[in-house]
Amino acid sequence: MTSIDVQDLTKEYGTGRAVDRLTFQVLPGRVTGFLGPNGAGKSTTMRLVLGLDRPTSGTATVGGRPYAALHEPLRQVGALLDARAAHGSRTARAHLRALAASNRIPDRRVDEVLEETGLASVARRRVKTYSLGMRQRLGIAAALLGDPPVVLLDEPSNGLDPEGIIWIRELLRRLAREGRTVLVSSHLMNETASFADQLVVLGRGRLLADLPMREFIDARVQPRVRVRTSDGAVLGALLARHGYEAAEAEDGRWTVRHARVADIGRLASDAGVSILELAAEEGTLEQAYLDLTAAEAEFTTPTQPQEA
Ligand SMILES: Nc1ncnc2c1ncn2[C@@H]1O[C@H](COP(=O)(O)OP(=O)(O)OP(=O)(O)O)[C@@H](O)[C@H]1O
Repeated sequence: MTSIDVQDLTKEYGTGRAVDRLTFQVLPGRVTGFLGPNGAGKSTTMRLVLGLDRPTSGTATVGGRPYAALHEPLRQVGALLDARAAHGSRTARAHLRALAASNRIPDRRVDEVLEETGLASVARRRVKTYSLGMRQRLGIAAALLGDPPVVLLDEPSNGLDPEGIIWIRELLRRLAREGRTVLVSSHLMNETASFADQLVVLGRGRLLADLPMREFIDARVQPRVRVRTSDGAVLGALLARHGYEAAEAEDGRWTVRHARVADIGRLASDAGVSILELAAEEGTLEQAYLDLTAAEAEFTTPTQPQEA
């Protein structure tokens, strides 16, 4: 099984630190979402894993080896970093065939990945005529060409239409089911929530969180219950009597904080209050992520000196 191991990794550009003593591991059989605000160091970390840049200190390895030491690397690691990287004057097919030849990958894989990424019918068109979404698909085709156990994708949903977004989600889930190691950066929280099992979150080059997604959300967003009844006043009094923090919205629905559906349902039923609607409101990844990054900003932003 091939993991990505980042150990005490630091990258400095001039006087700035893009990546700051970062340590984490990306394991096989799951999709790891790679999150963080603009400039947090995600792309730099991916470039360091792919040997496109040299660390100032620390290591980044794939299956225990630095990328530069991998034999036929496209068979070990597939990556999409910049969809604009392909030669515009080549056809998609010629681009993939050149990549395949340099890594002793059989030509039939080219047709397989063109099919898999939905590009078969446009494979003989020059890449410069491709839309951004088509280029993304071509970048993903290149990443999958060598059937690699490790896949790194930097914002793969960029430019994809709604169908493409569903397709990428299912592709990522399948790659993880096949036992591959999948690291995917994104700024789209709903998207990430739909495919990630694990999250690695960076802020200013440092590791802020490395947790299963559900744990990450549950640790930061308290569960709430939404409830509607024929008699809001009775429900409100009942909830207050039992120490629940509840608020009624204009549409007559109550939101009860720090509560579970089973407890509120039982309470109402025991009191003979008829329930018209009862639902758990699970925290979202977006809420949890914004909570974490806001806390981080508060912690790191220096307070302005008071004017005299
Ligand atoms: N070649 C470079 N020279 C100088 N600074 C760089 C270089 N590459 C990245 N940086 C800086 O390193 C920091 C991290 O950038 P990086 O692109 O890794 O962040 P990111 O998390 O991928 O951001 P985004 O979400 O915007 O893509 C930024 O401050 C960026 O300006």
